[in-house]
Amino acid sequence: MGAVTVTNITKTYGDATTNEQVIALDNVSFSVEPGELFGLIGPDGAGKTSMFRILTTVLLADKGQARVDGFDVVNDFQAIRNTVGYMPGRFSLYQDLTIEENLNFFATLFGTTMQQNYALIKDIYEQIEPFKKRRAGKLSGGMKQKLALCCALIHKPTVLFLDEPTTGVDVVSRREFWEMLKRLKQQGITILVSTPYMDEATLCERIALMQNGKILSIDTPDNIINTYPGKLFAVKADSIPHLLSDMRAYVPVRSSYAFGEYIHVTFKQDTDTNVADLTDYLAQKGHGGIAIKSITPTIEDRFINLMTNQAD
Ligand SMILES: Nc1ncnc2c1ncn2[C@@H]1O[C@H](COP(=O)(O)OP(=O)(O)OP(=O)(O)O)[C@@H](O)[C@H]1O
Repeated sequence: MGAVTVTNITKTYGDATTNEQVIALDNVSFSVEPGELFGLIGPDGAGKTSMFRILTTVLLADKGQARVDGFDVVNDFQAIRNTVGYMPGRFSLYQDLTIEENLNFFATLFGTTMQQNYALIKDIYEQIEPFKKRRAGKLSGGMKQKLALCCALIHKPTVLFLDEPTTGVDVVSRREFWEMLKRLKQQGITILVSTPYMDEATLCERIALMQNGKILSIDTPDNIINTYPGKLFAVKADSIPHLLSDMRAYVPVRSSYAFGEYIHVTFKQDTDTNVADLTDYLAQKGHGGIAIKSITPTIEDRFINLMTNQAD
């Protein structure tokens, strides 16, 4: 049995002023194995928060079933609330309480004490302990994140839901955070984490790429990259803005998008003459400093490819 099983979950929100329905989750199914580090990856509005809120029993789905740790999210909501840890996207901390007070508060809520489960939070708590008398509202983003994680862990959850835990956090804290997750995983906790950052996708064991309430692909990061169809090229020239508009006007090109200092390009058909033909075309358009190379796709390239397929 999976630690989390989601079967045909649909969630819509109604907009009272326009009477329009927003489909936040569209018939979504997936499962997460016990002890897995699983990522929901997608841009703002993909449906990640709605999914986490349903799984942590704070939101009801319109249709479908979901189970967490064997418990049904509707019928057994109390059992789920007792056993899961949830770190919502916006920090759930009490800003006027100190680090220590926040932790004691969350421990009391779950009928436990900080001492009882100290081993689980020790590594993380030690990093913020010197500031334990400081109010949460006065902490840096990285420190708030560590405190929020400690609060979510204080009752020793079997499944941990982390909704965009690294959004708005500096690069060093982000890296430290993922190290902490790896250590938690070693303790057997199932971890579901959502992130809009594609580089973090590769740190998960399996990921679901989400867009507009749908899962576009679900697999290990390596398998998702390896199923990239066709060839991908990185193109550079002296004027990137002009390059982008000229690439979009070039009929053999299927997709082209800015990617760091390059433009990533795929062709409608992979032929031996694509690179030479494109070089000629760009030279005719007056571009200098043209460089075209074949590259290995990243998760982000695969995501863009899947989104393009969906749009087609
Ligand atoms: N309470 C609500 N009322 C109306 N629409 C909502 C509500 N909550 C979410 N939505 C809409 O549902 C869709 C999915 O939102 P959701 O928050 O689940 O996505 P997300 O991937 O977590 O993105 P974000 O990072 O922006 O929260 C979006 O189009 C969003 O605008």
